[in-house]
Amino acid sequence: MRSPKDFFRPLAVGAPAPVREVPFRPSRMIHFFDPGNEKMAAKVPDIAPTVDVLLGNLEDAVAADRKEAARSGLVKVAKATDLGDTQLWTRINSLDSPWALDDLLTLVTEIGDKLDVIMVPKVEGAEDIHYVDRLLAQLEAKAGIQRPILVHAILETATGVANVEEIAGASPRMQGISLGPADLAASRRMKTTRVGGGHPGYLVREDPHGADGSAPRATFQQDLWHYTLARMVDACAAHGILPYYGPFGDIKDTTACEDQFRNAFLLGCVGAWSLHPVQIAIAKRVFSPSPADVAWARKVIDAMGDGTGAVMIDGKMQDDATYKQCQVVAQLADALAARDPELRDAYAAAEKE
Ligand SMILES: CC(=O)SCCNC(=O)CCNC(=O)[C@H](O)C(C)(C)COP(=O)(O)OP(=O)(O)OC[C@H]1O[C@@H](n2cnc3c(N)ncnc32)[C@H](O)[C@@H]1OP(=O)(O)O
Ligand SMILES: CC(=O)C(=O)O
Ligand SMILES: [Mg+2]
Repeated sequence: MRSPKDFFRPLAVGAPAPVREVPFRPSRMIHFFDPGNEKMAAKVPDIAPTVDVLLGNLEDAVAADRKEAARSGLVKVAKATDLGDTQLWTRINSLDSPWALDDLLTLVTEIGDKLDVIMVPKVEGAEDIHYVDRLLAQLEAKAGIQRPILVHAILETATGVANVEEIAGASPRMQGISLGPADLAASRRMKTTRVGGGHPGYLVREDPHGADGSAPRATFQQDLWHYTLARMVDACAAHGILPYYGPFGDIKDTTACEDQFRNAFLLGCVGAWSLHPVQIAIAKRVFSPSPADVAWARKVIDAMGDGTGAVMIDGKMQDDATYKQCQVVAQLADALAARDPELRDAYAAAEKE
């Protein structure tokens, strides 16, 4: 571990100074595309204005013989496209793969000034982040990059979950963590073959009831991911970085996708991945607080003055703690409204009601 005194020193001569606070930029959806797939890459100029984050994926879902095409495709897209204020991220290959080193060498030297965040898969502990941290500093110095590229870890191994707190605090570059339910299921030897979401077999059953105990007993499906997600949210919040739900693989089941995303939103996540264009609008809807909730939050904040004491609003007790909860909602709404004029107008209209 670096001494706290040295934590914010650049790790290479000539590298930019690390950030002291993770900038909160709206990232309701991290939209995945395969930059080596010409059809998908051609859609980038149209998709970019509709998403908060565009991510060129180089890892899983890109076939081994297409890895280099994906890497060079991302360089091409980044150089050719003006993304406006949409962030550009990439997911590199895992650190033990034959491609990760070249991913970092090529991307930072060719398009490091355009990349906001590098997502690192299968992070197992702080040592993985430390490796990427130093290498990025060396490459940033070599390429003359002026602002540090941030790092996002995917939580998708049992060891990673066991070490999630140290991963979250491993470097000032740490921007956030996403849940990786598919690899995590495999790593844990779970028996689901789905990418995220629930499972009909993971349930609790109502107690026996009725005259002889034989009445039909309701079952309630439980959330396989609740423990990991909650642990990840706490680790992120404790270290001032951002938690995300990852992918939902049943593209056609938009209802369950929305439910899963909403659980994550309510639990503290700021966004989720969109794997297909149909999931973009779902993430946007879910990870933007509703106009009614924002209006309520502002009403409480106004009524609470300096935030101390207790007041009643519409029969509900408000105090310092609810004031802080309302500030979370109002601050998120302000950040989203600054990026999204439609949302700004909806929030303003709801406040007038
Ligand atoms: C566990 C994990 O690691 S998750 C992360 C890794 N996985 C990914 O990144 C997957 C990304 N998504 C995809 O590859 C695709 O969406 C698939 C394979 C799931 C489905 O693709 P398709 O079978 O082509 O879906 P579909 O036919 O509904 O696509 C409709 C259109 O949207 C396009 N499209 C699909 N996904 C995307 C995307 N992510 N970005 C941009 N365009 C897309 C298709 O090219 C197609 O275009 P067309 O109408 O011009 O032909
Ligand atoms: C997100 C991811 O990579 C996984 O679920 O495995
Ligand atoms: Mg994975």
